[in-house]
Amino acid sequence: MPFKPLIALSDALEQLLESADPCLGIADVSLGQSLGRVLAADQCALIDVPPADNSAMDGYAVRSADVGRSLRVSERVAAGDVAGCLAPDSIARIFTGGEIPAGADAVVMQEDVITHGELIELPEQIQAGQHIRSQGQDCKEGELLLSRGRKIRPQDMGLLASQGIAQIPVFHKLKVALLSTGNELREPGSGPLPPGAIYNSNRPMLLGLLIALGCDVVDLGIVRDTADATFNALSEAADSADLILSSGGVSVGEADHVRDAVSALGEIALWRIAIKPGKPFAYGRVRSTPFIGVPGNPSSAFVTFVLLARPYIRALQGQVDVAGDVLPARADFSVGSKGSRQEFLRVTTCFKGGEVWARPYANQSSGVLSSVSASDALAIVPIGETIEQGQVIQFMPLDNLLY
Ligand SMILES: Nc1nc2c(c(=O)[nH]1)N[C@H]1C(S)=C(S)[C@@H](COP(=O)(O)OP(=O)(O)OC[C@H]3O[C@@H](n4cnc5c(N)ncnc54)[C@H](O)[C@@H]3O)O[C@H]1N2
Ligand code: MOO
Repeated sequence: MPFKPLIALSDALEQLLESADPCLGIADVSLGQSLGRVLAADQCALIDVPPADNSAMDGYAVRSADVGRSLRVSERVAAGDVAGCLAPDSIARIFTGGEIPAGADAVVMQEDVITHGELIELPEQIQAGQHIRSQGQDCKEGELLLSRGRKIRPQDMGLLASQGIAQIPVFHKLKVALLSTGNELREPGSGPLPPGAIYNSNRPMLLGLLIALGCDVVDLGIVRDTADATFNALSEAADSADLILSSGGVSVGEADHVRDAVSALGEIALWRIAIKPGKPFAYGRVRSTPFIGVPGNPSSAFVTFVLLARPYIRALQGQVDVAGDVLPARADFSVGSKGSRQEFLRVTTCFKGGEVWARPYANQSSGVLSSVSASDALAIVPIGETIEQGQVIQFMPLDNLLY
């Protein structure tokens, strides 16, 4: 029986994201444990930062009207001191971070004064407000700092700490059950390969991709290519995780049992996407647990993970911004029009003559994992398009697709 037409990547992505139900629980974590977690509630500023006007320089806090005068130092304010009131006809010695004494309206850098014993001669030009960091210039009490759905980065941890916030509400980690299907697979470390076998490279690669996305992984190991083993493994996976991710067994061969087992236990909602590599990508559910099946070919597994599984996982995690960046580059290659699938070439990018250029790895076979390891981006070849050397194309940097 002929298959239905291949599904466009954009349609598949839309369907995936529409069906992503972010149903994770919420827990408070300490700021120190919050890296990579997804914020479950908006965070607003509790206080002004800085809490008072302070000096941006080591020097003197002055009245700007006192330009050119020679004045005595009446006070010394370092960071952490409580500033008083600037006495008339005087200046205050001040250090970076020190609070501006009441009455002073500018700071003069120590390099810009002339010292005559106890008297300090001020320069002829002083701007009111110069070198003063005003109260609330960083954050104003009440303003929105970080929105719900934001993945916490180190700089966000610093920002929240600047507010005195020690605990934040985050979504629980997404628990993903990981399966590798294939009789031929052996684990690295299990000894030399017997005839017909290969090492399981998808398992650590997918494990790494999941960990980088902040998931907890339930690693269910290798599943043999039988209908029973596949059925039982998927059934166990559905009970132990929020999402099932399997590799291999989604194509049309007699040893490809995954789709049948998923259909028997639930449904296949998406299968066969118009992309190269990665056509046999499958999505559905096993009972009520969502299921993603990436193809066994290692490059196909990687590419479908970053293009389809990653945005879906980010949506399940409660993230708002799920898409990867698409940027322009010039093609350091030419390819002819090749049929019915959007291609994702594994490329290396470099900066030449003020522009980014993308050059493909020589062997783009979906079984060649070196093509992914050696590359730093995916260059997009639209369906049916011919690309000429030097033409502007679109590419997706891999670094942005790994977290
Ligand atoms: N008659 C057809 N055959 C194939 C089609 C098709 O449309 N018609 N599609 C091809 C495409 S495209 C792909 S991609 C593959 C995907 O097949 P499966 O997802 O069923 O994957 P397997 O058959 O299990 O394995 C494919 C290939 O990858 C190797 N593999 C599998 N798992 C791992 C692993 N964990 N680590 C390393 N390598 C792995 C496996 O040994 C096979 O060589 O189907 C095409 N066939
Ligand atoms: O889609 Mo397959 O990944 O072309 O080899």
